[in-house]
Order: sequence, then structure tokens, then C-alpha cells
Amino acid sequence: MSICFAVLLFAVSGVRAPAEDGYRLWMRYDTLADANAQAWRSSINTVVIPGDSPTMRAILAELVPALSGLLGKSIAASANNTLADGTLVVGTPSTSSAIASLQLRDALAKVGDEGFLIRSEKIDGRSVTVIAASTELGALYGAFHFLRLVQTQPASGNLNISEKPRFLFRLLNHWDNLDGSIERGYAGQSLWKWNELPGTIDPRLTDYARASASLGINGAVLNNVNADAKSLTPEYLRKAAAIADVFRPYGVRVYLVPRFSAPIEIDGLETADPLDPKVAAWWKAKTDEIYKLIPDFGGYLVKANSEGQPGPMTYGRTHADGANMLAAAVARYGGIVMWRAFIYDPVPGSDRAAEAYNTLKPFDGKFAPNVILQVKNGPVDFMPREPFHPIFGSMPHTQVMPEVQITQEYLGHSNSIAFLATMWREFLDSDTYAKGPGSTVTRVVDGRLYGQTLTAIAGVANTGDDRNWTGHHLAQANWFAYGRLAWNPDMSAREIADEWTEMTLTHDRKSVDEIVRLLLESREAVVNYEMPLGLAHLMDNPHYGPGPWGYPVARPDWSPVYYHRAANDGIGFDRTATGTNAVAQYHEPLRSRYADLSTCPDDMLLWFHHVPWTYKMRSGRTLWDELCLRYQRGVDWTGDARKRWDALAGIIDAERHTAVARKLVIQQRDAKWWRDAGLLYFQTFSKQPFPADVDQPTRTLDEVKALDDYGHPQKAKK
Ligand SMILES: CO[C@H]1[C@H](O)[C@@H](O)[C@H](O)O[C@@H]1C(=O)O
Repeated sequence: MSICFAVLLFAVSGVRAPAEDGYRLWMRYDTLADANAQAWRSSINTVVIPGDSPTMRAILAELVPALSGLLGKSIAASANNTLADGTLVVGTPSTSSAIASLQLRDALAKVGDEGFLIRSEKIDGRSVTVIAASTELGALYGAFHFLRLVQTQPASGNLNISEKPRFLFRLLNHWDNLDGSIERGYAGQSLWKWNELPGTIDPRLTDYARASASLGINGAVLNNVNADAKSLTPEYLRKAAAIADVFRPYGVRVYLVPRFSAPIEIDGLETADPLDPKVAAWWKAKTDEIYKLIPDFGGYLVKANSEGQPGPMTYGRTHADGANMLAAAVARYGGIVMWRAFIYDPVPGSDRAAEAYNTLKPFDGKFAPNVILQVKNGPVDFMPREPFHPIFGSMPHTQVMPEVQITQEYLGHSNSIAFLATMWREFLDSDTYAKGPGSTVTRVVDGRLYGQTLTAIAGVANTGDDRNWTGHHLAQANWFAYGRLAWNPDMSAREIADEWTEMTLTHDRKSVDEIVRLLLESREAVVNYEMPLGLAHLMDNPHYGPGPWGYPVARPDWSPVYYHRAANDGIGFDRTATGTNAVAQYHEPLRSRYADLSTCPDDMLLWFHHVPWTYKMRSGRTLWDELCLRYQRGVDWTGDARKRWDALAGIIDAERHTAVARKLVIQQRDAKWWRDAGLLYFQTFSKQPFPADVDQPTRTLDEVKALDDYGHPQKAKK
């Protein structure tokens, strides 16, 4: 009951148009003023939502205030099945006799357990709109879809929509630590407020679940992949169970990251060797304990033998041994294990980009049926641009799922606009050529190429307890974009940007178009001023500003110098046969296209090749000039974006407009910082002048190096 009340309060507050602090995300239900609204207004009068389960109550609590707000009239709700003209009926054939009367069995079967139908129908001579699904969760997703239509589309008396998600598991991964901090989080502290649970439950958890469900996200991994064993203690399991109770009506299932050495750390076992029967029994008992508290627990996500985390190899076993042991523990309950492929532990001279493939490929076909290999989009680490990870399309007998990063670890944290749908589109559309042309990453991971039965996608969340959830107002668009692509990986970046902008910022068409353009250009701008032409990993230690000169690190492959390989003879990482030959991990003809300097795309050039400074690019410029120009282009975009954003004053509420404008000032400053750092440093090798159309840096390399981690002058470096 209290959950419903909180939802209602939140949604109703939308009608009252509170301060525009961004809290409402894209679920903004202020009265529509345009001509579209008029038509919707006359087609919807009442909602009929029979059923009294928590999910049906959540639908009611969402739809009634939302429609009342959007349409600017009071919408009556009823749980009985009486229909009139203008009734919106929501439910399943078993909750609604009206829906049962429509004989939708075949159509519903086609959209599966989580899909839905939205139709304009005549029932008993009445013109009604129906949101029908096989399950209540499907009905909830349909309700959110319907609200999105009202927010973004002209009304239609002839609706005939059927939707179903393409991935079975659509997860957010939260790198939340138990002390409330978030690894690579830039929007405040953990939303979970671990220390208050289970006694106090922040109503905000309901709003998180609503926002996720509004996109069809159906799972949340609650704790950091760099896991603390404590997350599996009875104390923390009770906290996780309290979160699961809040999420359940919204279909968001809870998952946990177990620390592989937990049997030792929690219960003093002598080993965590996955082939030791006592260890396997410990995990089975632990899993029983979890399912007792959380009956719909989703399963485990594991980072093993990577960056200091323990794993099966610690005990002389393999990744498959470790994954399968945990898989056996959850299989009895229908749970899954997502085993991360982010594995590297370099031997001197090796290529980090090649390691995961080399380590895991021998185990193709050796993982249990409820294991999915979770693979980052690129082979190094969420860089602003990377080629796709060569595991996609190379392990046909293993279920694989992509992991993308929503939080902007390498793209300006929460200070920069970098709309990531364009990056994810590029990744999903990449052709692996695994079974000839057209073997895109999407077709590998959605099960069409190899018929894998468990399909999934994960995004590392950018949420925190900042009032606007994501630190930067426009970063909300990345949470949204991830969810939309997880539902339908074929959506275009433009479509997503358009929807989000209409729902979140303004209905003014000209302004929407302008904001969409800004969003679509933004990621490429960041690539340009940070790491153009296939460069990667040039950032300084907090992964924010530039640090191409390197810094003291525990291992060579954490240093930018390892990646850019700038020297007097040129720049770039040779991954062809004359170098590490990592390019051989790709299928033909891609392998040859990347390996040949004359066919390698400019955007991947320095990823695969070490290229002389004077090399003639396709543009006719030398590599050095082209590099300078790309940096400059990135900087110019930030100046341009500021002007274009400023011109939107008065269209977007002042609070959010000003907040974004302030962030753009920082972004422009950072872009110049990146350009100056990159060009001044690389110039020490290229020994070439800056081309005339590139701004001359106004400071020296030493001055740039003296800036602190966040680009502020004169502070002592940590
Ligand atoms: C959670 O650890 C992160 C780490 O903070 C990040 O810098 C690295 O790139 O990736 C790791 C991973 O994905 O495991």
C-alpha cells in the first residue's frame, strides 16, 4: 500500500509541475498543449484495470495520474469491466473479461510473456483502447508504451501495435559498494542506501523501478563486480531482499555479484576451489538461503581472475570450472550465471586487447546451459571508440551477451554530453562476418546467428542519488537509450534521441530537432577531442582528463604510453602480423580490411597500426595534420554546442537549461585541455608545426601537465 502511495504521490506531483530538477526523468506528465493532445483527450476518458495484484496496482497508480496530467482532465479509474466510449482497458485475458472476449490468443502467443498488444477496438459497440498481454508484467510494459505514445505521437483511433523484447534478460549492472560509494559513479552515492536497509526503504527505490520498467529493464545487479564477500552474509541478503520486494511489482529482478572467495571469507572454508565438493556444497547452501529470501532471485554476475579479483584460476581451475559450479547452484531455481569476459593479466609484451579471446575461446562449448558470457563491447575497456570485441561471432557454442557502459567513465564523467546510442548502434551494427556478410553483433547476441536460447544485455548504470539521478541532465538520455535498445536493438539513435527529448525536455518541434542533432553529434565530438583516429586509453588516473605522458601505475598496460606508442617514427599500436597480430582474431574479410593500412577505416587506424607522422591520409593531409584537425574539430564542437544550447533558453525550463549550459562550459574547457595535452605531447615526437586551421595552444606542455586531476590550475597533483 505504501508503495502505491509513494508512486501516486510522485506521479501526481508531475501534474503540479514542481521545480524542474530532473527528478521525474522522462516520466513527465504535464498537460500537453499541442493539437495532438486534443485528439488524445477526446479518445480517452476512463481506464479500466481489473485485478488487484501489486503489478496491476502499479499500472493503475501510473496511468491514472499520468493520463489526467497529460490530457489535463480527470480520468476516472475502475476495476470493474464496464466499458464506455473512450475506455482504456488494461490487463490479461484472465484479469479482464473484455480482453478475454477479443480472442487474442494467437496474437498474444506471438508477443510472449513480456510483450503486449495495444489496439483500438470495438467491444459491445463501444470504441475502446486495449492494452493486452499474457502476463501482468507485459501489461505494465504496454501501459508505459502507451504513455510514451501519448507523450510523443499524434493520437490515432486505429492503434494496432504489437511489441516484444528481443533479449530475455535486460539488466542494469550497478557497481555499488556496500559503503554507499559507486565505482565509476558520477551522480552521487548508491541509491540503495545499504546502511538503512531493511528497516528504512527509500521511496526512491520505487521510482527507480518505475523508470527501469518504463523501458522494459527487467533486472538489476545490485553490487559492484569488484565484490565484497559481505554482500552474501545474512545481514546483506536481508537488505537485498528488501530491495527485491520493492522492485517485484515492476518486474525488476535482483541479481548479486558473489566474491569467488566468499566461502573462505564468510565461513572459514580452507579453499574456494570450485571442484572441491565442500565448496560446491557451500555455494548450493548459500544459494538456497538466497532463494528462501528472494524467491525470484535472478542469479549471479561474476568478475573472476581480473584486476585482482579471486577466481577459479586462483585455485588452479578454469573459468569454465568456476562458472559451471555456480551455475549448478542456481540452475535448480532457474537462475543464471553471467560470467564476465573482462579478463586480462598480461605477461610482459602481450596485448591486452587479445587476452580475453585467447583465454576464453578454448572453452567454447564448455559452459553450462545457464551460463552466459558477458563481454564488453570492445576488447580493451569501454573506450570512446573501439572495434567490437572479437569474442562476438567467435564462440558459436557459448551464449554471449554484450556489456555496455552507461556511466561515462571515459567520456567526461557527468560533466560532458556524450549521447551513447550512436556508439551502441555502431557496435550492434558491426559485422562480425562469422557466418558471412550480415553476421552483425546484434544477430550474434539476439540468438539469430547461433540460436542461443538465453539472450541478454547489460549496461553499467549511470545512476546515483543526485536529485537528477545521473549528474548531467542530458545523461538521463543514456539510461533511456540503453533501455530502449535492450528492448529493441534495431532502434535508430535518432529515434531514441527524439523520443527522449520530447518526453523529457520540450515538445517544441524545432527545438527537439536541434537537441536531437546535438545529442547525435556529441559522442563523435568527445572521440575527436579525447582519442581520435583509433587512439585509446590516453586518460589520466581518475579516467577524466588527459594523461598521454603516462603516470606511475602498477602494471604497464594501465599506462597510456602502452597504448599510443608515440615515438619519433609515428604513433599507434601495431596489431597486425608485424605487431601483436590481434587482428587475426577477426573473421575475414574484416581481418584483412583492418590489417591493410590502405583499407583500415580512419577511425580504427591507430588501433591497428603504427603509422608514420607523415603518412598521407585519405583526406590528403598527413597523419599529423589530420590528428591536429580532429582534436580541433572536437573543441570547435563544444563551442558551437554552447551557442546552440544557449539559443534554447526560454524553451527549456530555466533550471535545467542553466544546469546544462554550465556543464557545457566545463566540457569546452576540458576539450581544450585534451587538445592541448594531446597535441603538445605528441608534437614532442612528430616535431611538426600545428597546421594553420588549428588553434595554437596558449600554454606549454609543462603548464598542462601541472593541472590537477580535474583540470584546475596550480593545485598539487595527487
Ligand atoms: C569495476 O571495475 C572496473 C574498473 O573500475 C574500470 O576502470 C575498468 O575499466 O573496468 C573494471 C571492470 O569492468 O571490471
